[in-house]
Amino acid sequence: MKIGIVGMPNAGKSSLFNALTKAGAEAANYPFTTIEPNVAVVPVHDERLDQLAEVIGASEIVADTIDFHDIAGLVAGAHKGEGLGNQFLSNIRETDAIVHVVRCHGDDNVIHPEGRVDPIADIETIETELIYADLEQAEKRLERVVRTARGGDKAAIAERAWLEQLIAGYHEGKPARTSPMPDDVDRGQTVQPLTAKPVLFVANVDEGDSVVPAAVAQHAEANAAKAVAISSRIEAELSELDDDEAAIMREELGVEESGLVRIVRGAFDLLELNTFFTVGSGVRAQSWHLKRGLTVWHAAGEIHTDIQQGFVRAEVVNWAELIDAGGYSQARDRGTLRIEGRDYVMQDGDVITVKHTN
Ligand SMILES: Nc1ncnc2c1ncn2[C@@H]1O[C@H](COP(=O)(O)OP(=O)(O)OP(=O)(O)O)[C@@H](O)[C@H]1O
Ligand SMILES: [Mg+2]
Repeated sequence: MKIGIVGMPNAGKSSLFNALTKAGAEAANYPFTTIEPNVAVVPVHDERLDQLAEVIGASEIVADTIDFHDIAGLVAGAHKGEGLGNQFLSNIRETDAIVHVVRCHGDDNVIHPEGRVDPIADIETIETELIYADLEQAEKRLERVVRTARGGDKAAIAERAWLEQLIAGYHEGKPARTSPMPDDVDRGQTVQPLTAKPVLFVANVDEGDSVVPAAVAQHAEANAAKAVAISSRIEAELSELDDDEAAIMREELGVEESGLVRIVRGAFDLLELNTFFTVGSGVRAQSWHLKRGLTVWHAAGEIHTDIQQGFVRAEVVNWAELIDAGGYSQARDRGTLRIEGRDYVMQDGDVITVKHTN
């Protein structure tokens, strides 16, 4: 899963990225510090996995990961190739979701590219660039689809209606997220708007704050997005400390939970993902993610395509029930471990063992 961190120059993207990774990407008080997109692979910490590993006696723990991409600051005119425009847009295109960092802090030492702090204006600058890029694409696609639709092709007629709706929305500043693609449109053929990607706004607030400014929260709500508040700089500083020191400093600052935990959780929500586990005695305990509503057959495919191709059946047990029983055979005796076929819809926290022929 890939998440792109976007925002205005100097908004606090690299600081957040550093906090996420301690990767040490350069965070400096100077616009356009980030030229190449940096990628960080961030493990998703999950208590449940640790407990499962211990009870079952796994040899090691392999946590699910999210790839965060630190994308350089987007400026007005990016869609026309201004700043590092086109490069930004193509970097964003490759991601599954967007974390949009918005400067909300009032530290005068940090230069703002427009010389003022206005979170909504900044959000709109970024969104306008993405919408322009989407508009251009949608108009081009519409020209072609209009011709196919004239021939009476059903998918083309549905696509034409959707594209017209998108274009009308773009003119009003509405992201594609607010007009989801109808089922009868051929997903593989049509446009993939940047503004259809799920967005998590990160309000980069002053040290000690933990509330999303009302205007940002309202904007998120009105645009089918979510929002969390963190201080990028504090999170970056905390990530340099060891866990005990960080906990003490958090307490002093009154920031209870790691902002990063909130971001990772926000990302799971955003992408509508469930977690599932595989664990065995003397082998790895591993956590995985899967889109909500998908089946154990899809889950098998996440583990390995060979396992999916040779799928016979799966043993499924809820993580807490497995721990409560104390092991697989006890869970089987209790009847909490079930045999399921390929159409079983995965639930968050399922532990699976796939029986396969390969
Ligand atoms: N919440 C905050 N309060 C005060 N200063 C902050 C906060 N967050 C970040 N900063 C400071 O703002 C400056 C810019 O941060 P950063 O380099 O992370 O921005 P960026 O969005 O990556 O910029 P660029 O677009 O140039 O890559 C840094 O000096 C950083 O320490
Ligand atoms: Mg940067």
